[in-house]
Amino acid sequence: MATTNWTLPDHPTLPKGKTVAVVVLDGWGEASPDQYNCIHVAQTPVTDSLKNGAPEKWRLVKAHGTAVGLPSDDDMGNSEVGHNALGAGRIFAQGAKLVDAALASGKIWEDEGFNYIKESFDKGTLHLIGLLSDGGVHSRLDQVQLIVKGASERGAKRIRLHILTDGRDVLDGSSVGFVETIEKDLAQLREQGVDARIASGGGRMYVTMDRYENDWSVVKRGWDAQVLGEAPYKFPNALEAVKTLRAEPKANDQYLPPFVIVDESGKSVGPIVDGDAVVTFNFRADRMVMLAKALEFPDFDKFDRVRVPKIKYAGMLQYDGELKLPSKYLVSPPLIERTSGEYLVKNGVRTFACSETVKFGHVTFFWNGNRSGYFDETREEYVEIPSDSGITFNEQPKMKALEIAEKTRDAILSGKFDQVRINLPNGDMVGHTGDIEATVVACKAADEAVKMVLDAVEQVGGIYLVTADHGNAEDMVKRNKAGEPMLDKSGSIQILTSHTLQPVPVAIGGPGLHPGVRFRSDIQTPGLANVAATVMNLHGFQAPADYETTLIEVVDK
Ligand SMILES: O=C(O)[C@H](O)COP(=O)(O)O
Ligand SMILES: [Mn+2]
Ligand SMILES: [Mn+2]
Repeated sequence: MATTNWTLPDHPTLPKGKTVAVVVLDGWGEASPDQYNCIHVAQTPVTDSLKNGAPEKWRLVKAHGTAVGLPSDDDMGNSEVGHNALGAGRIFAQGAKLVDAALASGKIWEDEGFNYIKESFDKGTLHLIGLLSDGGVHSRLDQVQLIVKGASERGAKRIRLHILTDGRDVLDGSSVGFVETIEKDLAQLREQGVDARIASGGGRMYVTMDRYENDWSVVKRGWDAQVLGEAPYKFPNALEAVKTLRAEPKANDQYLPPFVIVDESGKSVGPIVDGDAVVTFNFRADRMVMLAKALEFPDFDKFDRVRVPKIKYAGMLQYDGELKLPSKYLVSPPLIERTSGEYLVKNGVRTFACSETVKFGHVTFFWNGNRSGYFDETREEYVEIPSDSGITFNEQPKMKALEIAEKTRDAILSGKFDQVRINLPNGDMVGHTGDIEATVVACKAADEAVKMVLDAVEQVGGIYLVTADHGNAEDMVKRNKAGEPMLDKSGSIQILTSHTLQPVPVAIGGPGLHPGVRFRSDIQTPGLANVAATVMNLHGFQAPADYETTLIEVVDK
């Protein structure tokens, strides 16, 4: 492999040494202004005023589908692929696509990961743990179906699924249909003599899928149900479990309590025991890495595991390349190297990155190509503001926006950094709750945070680039093809908790921006990957030749 030349050429016109603030508004797309567009409904004077710069200083870019390495343009964007593209400046085939390809070619069955777990098929049970939906953000139902089928054809005689219900990347209530679909497959397998069942479950936000170590009790609840076979609710089958638990007041798919499926004698049908194989079938890392640690680390002190079964464990992908976690996996993750963060740091750009816990890894780990830690400790500082835990964010829609903004303002004014890079989570995290009123409050809070950052940029004569990773808060209702809100059986609108397919804004400005800089009009459908070269230019550098092209040009003024 050729060694990397890390030296970036100077930009022909743009100077070095300006402080550049890169602000990512999480879940902040552009959509028509109506009552379900929370960004429109909210008072957002600062981000609104950025639009006045269009078309030279404000524009839209694609943040979904093939523009961010997803299988098709029907796939909404998400944080992982969005921040990967923003940071890497190139489009990499992402987890969903890589798993599709490995399944289509059959390579998944040949590779080391599958052959490793297969060793347990003779005597042990194959457990599959993950998010059961067709959201395509963390996992996909059709992939799970193919894994179950493929494993049974290759010798798995006893299969247990540990499902996590979604309602966040898909409509709330859709869990019932997904359980029905997979139950049909499992029933067919049973007819063929394979002992295949769902063994446990729970809502993704309450069971297993925490991220960035915000709340280990979430992972523990899953461990108790999946590994120990213990949960507060016991049912004879998963369909009854999901239907019954959803009938509770205020229940929703995201937060269903943990349950186990029991036999006639009340015994759990599928605890994980010595000699079993386990696959976590999410391809996306952030919400699986904590469980992967619990399953794989011999020394683990985040909660009492009570019993640590000797298993053969593989992830759908490797979730953390630095930690090599898990050590076995079915499909190799995208190899994202030479990210803009690494280039800039190696070219002397002193970098500050900040968000609150729930999005901290987005502007560090995802931004840096799924790599944890610093490139150069002497030039970087990453600050994590602790998020609230144990609440749904519609209860505190302002989240830590103010604290993030204050830390960022201080970092800008300190003069110690050339780049400050932040993520403001409000539009996304509150948008996912489906609470429209709270999401409006959230958008206002994010806008106020942007103001504080832009004011600081103003003070130091710096430059800002404000963008987003994908849509969410700008559309909170499911729509038909004509764009009209859809109603459910009871006549209420169908709330959209998920991300959207909408484009996102990119705005540039600030007193340090060279007066001749403007957005080019010759790039037809730019996407998030075009932002990295743009940011490099704003720091006075040209981007590497294989990066997606910059969004800006400099004209005589
Ligand atoms: O993990 C989540 O919260 C959602 O599935 C996707 O949201 P994100 O991509 O914005 O993190
Ligand atoms: Mn996001
Ligand atoms: Mn989101």
